Formats: sequence, C-alpha cells, structure tokens
Amino acid sequence: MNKQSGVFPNNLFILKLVFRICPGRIAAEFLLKAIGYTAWVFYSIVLVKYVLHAIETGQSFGEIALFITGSALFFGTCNWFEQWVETSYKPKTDALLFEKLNGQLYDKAAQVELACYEDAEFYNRYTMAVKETETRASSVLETTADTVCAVIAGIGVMVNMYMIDHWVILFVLSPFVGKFLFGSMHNRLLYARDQESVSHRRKLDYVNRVVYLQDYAKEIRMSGIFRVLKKTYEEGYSGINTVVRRFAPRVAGVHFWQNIFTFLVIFQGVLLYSLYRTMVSRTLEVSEFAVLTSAMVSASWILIGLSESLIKVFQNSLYIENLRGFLSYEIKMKDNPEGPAPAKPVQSLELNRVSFTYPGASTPVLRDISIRIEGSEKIALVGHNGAGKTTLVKLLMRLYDPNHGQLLLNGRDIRDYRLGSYRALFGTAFQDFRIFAMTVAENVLMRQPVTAADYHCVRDALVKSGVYDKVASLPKGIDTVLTREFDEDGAVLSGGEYQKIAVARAFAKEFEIAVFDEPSSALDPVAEYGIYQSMLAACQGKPVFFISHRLSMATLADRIYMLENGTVIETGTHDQLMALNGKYADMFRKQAEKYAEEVGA
Ligand SMILES: Nc1ncnc2c1ncn2[C@@H]1O[C@H](COP(=O)(O)OP(=O)(O)OP(=O)(O)O)[C@@H](O)[C@H]1O
Repeated sequence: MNKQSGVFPNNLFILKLVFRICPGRIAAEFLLKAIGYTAWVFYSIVLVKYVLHAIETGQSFGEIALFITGSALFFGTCNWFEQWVETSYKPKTDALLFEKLNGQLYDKAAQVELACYEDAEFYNRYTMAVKETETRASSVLETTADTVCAVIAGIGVMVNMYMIDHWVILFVLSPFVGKFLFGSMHNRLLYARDQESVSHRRKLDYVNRVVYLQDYAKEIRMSGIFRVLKKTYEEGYSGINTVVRRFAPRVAGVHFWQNIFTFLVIFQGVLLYSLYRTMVSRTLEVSEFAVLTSAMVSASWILIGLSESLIKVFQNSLYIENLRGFLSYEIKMKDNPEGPAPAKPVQSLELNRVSFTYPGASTPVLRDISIRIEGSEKIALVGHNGAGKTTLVKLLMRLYDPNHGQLLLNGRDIRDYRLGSYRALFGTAFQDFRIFAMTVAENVLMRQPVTAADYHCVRDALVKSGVYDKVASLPKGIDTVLTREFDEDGAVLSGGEYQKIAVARAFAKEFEIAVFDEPSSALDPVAEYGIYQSMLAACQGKPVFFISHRLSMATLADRIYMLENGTVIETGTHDQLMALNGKYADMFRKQAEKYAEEVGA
C-alpha cells in the first residue's frame, strides 16, 4: 500500500477509468481546451499580425472587416459549444463519474477485512480517497487536456517569437521556473500540511457525525458527554491550527519567489529588451515590437497555465496514490474463488486449538480453543464481559482468521471454501445490530423485495420474531420506512422492536448455521423467552450458536461452553455444569437469586 506508483501511471490510471465509464467526456475536455488555446493564439498573434500586415500591404477595410467577422462567427459558435459542455454535459457526466468511482470504493470497502477499520493509516487513506473522488477525476481530465493543448499552443507562440528574435524566448523560461519549481514546492508543502492535519480533521468529522446522528441525540441531551465532544472538537480544531501555523512561514516564502519568477521577470524583462531593440539599437520594426509584446503576454499566460497544470498533475498524482492504494489494497483475508461451496446440510463444525489476537493488540483474546459441534446441536457460549464470546463467533463466520489452529467445516479447513458461499451459510442476529433508513421489508430481507414470495417471507419472519402486529399497525405496513432520516413519515420504533426486526433477518434467510449474539439484550423476559423459542424452532435440524448473558436461556442449549479470559473453562449440559458446581453453577445461582429478589420486590 505504500509503494509509490509515479505521476504518469497515476494520472493514466484515472484516464483509463474515465475512458471506461464515459469516453465522450475525455473528447469534450480536449475539444474545450483546444478551442480555448486556439482562440488565444488567434487573437494575440494571428489577428495582430494579419491586421498589421493588411494595413502595410494596403488591403481594403472591407477585406479586413470580412476576415474579422468570419473569425468572430467561428469563435461565437465555439463559445456556444463551450457553454453547452460546461452547463449541461459536464455536470451530467461528473455525476456519472462520481457515482461509478464511489461505487468502486464502496465495493472495496465492503470487501476489506474488519481489521482494516481498526488500522488508522488505512482509515485515513480511505477517508481521503472518498473525500477526493468527486473533484479529482474531473481535475485529472482538465489538467491532462490543458497540459497537452498548452504544450502545442506554447510551441506555436514561441516559434512566432523565435522568428522575430532568437533570444527573447529565454525570458519565457522564468514563469516556468516560478510556477513549476516554486509552485510544486508550494503544493508539496500544502499536501504535507493536509496529511498532518488528517487525524485532527477526523476528530472534527467524528464530532460532526455524532452531533448530527439521531442515535446519539438522547445521550448527548441526558449527560455531560457534549462537553467531552466539544473538547474533542476543540482539540481537532487547535490541532489543525497548530499544523497550519507551523507550515505558514515556509508556505509564504515559497509563494513570494513563485510570484517574482512567474510575473515580474518575463513581463518587465521582455518589454525592456524589445524596447531597447526598437528604440536604441533600432533592429526591430514597430510592427514586430507590437507582435512580440503581444506574443510575450500570450506566451507568459500559456506557460503559467502549463506549469500550473503540470503542478496539478503532480498534485493529483499524490491524491490518486491514496485512491489506487485503497482500490489495489490486497485483502489479507484470502478468498479461494476456485474452491468448493460447502456441502449442505452441515455435518460438523470444529475449532481446533484456535488462538487469536486482534491486529495491533499484544494479548490474545482467544487461547487454544477446541470446540466440536455435530449435526443440529444447539451451543450456548456464556461467560463474563470480555471473555471472548463475540470474538469466537466472528472467527466462526470468518470475519477474522485465527493466528493459530484451524476451523473445520465438514472436516475441511474453512479457508478452502469460497469465502462468499461460506459466509452465506450463516443466519445471524447481533447485539450491536444496525437498522437502515429503508423499509421494514428491506431491513428484514437486506435486499429489495421483488416477488410475492419475498413479502410472504418477510411477514413470516416478523411473526416469528414477535413484531408483526406492530409493523402491521403502521400506515404502510412492511413498506413503512424506518427512521426519519429521509422520510418525515418514517416510523420510529422502540429499542426492543428494532431488535426484533433485526432478529427477523435471520428468520428470513435460508441459512445452515445460526449465530445469535445476544439478540435479546433489549427485550423484556417474556419477549426474550418467546424469541428464543422461535429461534430454536426455526433452526430445527441446524446447528446453532448463541450467546446470552441470561443463563436461563442457556438451559435451552444441548451443550454450554463457559469462557473466561479467552479459554473454555467448563463445558457440558446445564445439568452437568450445575452438578459440577463450578463457575457456571455459581453464576447461574447468583442470577436466579437476583431475579427472585426483583420479582419479590
Ligand atoms: N476489534 C477489536 N480490537 C481489539 N480488541 C478487541 C476488539 N474487539 C474486542 N476486543 C477485545 O477482545 C476481548 C473480548 O471481546 P469480546 O467482544 O469477544 O468479548 P465478549 O465475551 O463477547 O464480551 P461481552 O459479553 O461484553 O459482549 C475484549 O477484552 C475486547 O477488549
């Protein structure tokens, strides 16, 4: 990801992408620039030369006027074309490019392993790549077309100047030095400044997001967290300020020299030099003086434009590096696209001496875990907070790969299977579920419902999770949009009702293995019991893993694994563990006593 690809390949990468999406846009951009530079050269050199020559050779006013009117008509038509491209064609194609490029970024983001979201460098690159997509693609197009056309126009103007005076084109180098040398130094400084600010900017973005999202609104109002958020915001803001202040003297110095070389040297230099040849050494005609000074102004602006474009080419390249780095990021969790799809139904699932440490962490979260589940066993994972239960099911679903040991499905290492078909085996419900600002049906199916069977499946799943009556009472039933993010008529449900909708996702899916990670944390005891009954009924003949802190639910399991500090400390049926009288039995009794107290109170 840190390999530098080079300016040319980076810009070419974007051009190829754009060419695949919208080749007409490249042609339009080149045509626009060609028209612009042609007009420039025409008015500053060709027209001046023609008029002076026509006057000297005694052409009639009518002939000169015809030439000028013809050229005005030609450039007027070009101007109409420019307007159309700028106001109609470009905004349309910009939106298309943005949609397609962002689509690629989102596809990649959905594929990279979860560990990437915990890697700050990766996250910075991702946010910069997404932030820049909208502007960079059109900037690359513009600068490439500008560079090519400016080179051609610059050569044309310089040849004209060279024909009048061989030495005068030496002055032309100065804007190049100014813009290109000092300008690229300037941009490198700005880029370094941006890079250093990115972690501070992320703090600002985070606070912006938290303050804006409804999910946090309640806690912000009911606690002192807003002050902490404000402090985080101020830290981010002052971090950016510190970086800007540190870079300011260097940025100002480089900018000063850039202006001297870009404007002063060429404008005053060529004027003095041509005046000397016209007035003192008398080696230049007044008409040549006029053409030369007019060409000098043109050449300066063309070269300034060219060096600006070249700087932008380099600047774009730095940002494209992020985009390419992200898009070409080699996913560490290896898929085996040629591998088999797992055979159904699942015969066995086994963790064989599995250990796991989160990327960047030093202590293992799971150590030497061995679990074997056969046929349709129902397994409960229990233990105190942080024991490693959720991590274990994340390994089961291959969201992470273990550092040591193996996971075997039907006796075969799960890494041998196609990742997509392996993950498709699972029906899941998590404690940290998310509800999307979409319809109930889409939230349950996790895709658009198309057929009558889809709608039937959604209804059935909602009945099983115990929330159908509530959904049916909403004005648009299962087509009601959840949350008011985009829809003023969107439904706002209770935490438990949302959770039941999330659980319905598992019921709506044709799965082979069920994983329920505390799917009932927001439910009252009656609803919890009901949902567990439904879950186990829906999973008849299929293996189930469930995590629950309420050990009364664990009694429904065929086998219980009690975890502590990442290891299995007790295993057996509920009766066996109670008879063992170990930590499970202790925890169970304490929960039962607490429940009795609450009921008695
Ligand atoms: N993404 C992560 N990166 C680093 N450490 C993590 C990550 N996720 C969890 N951990 C650590 O792994 C340990 C086990 O977490 P895990 O979520 O598996 O526990 P759990 O038994 O499911 O807890 P709970 O009952 O509270 O849900 C915790 O100490 C946690 O700090």
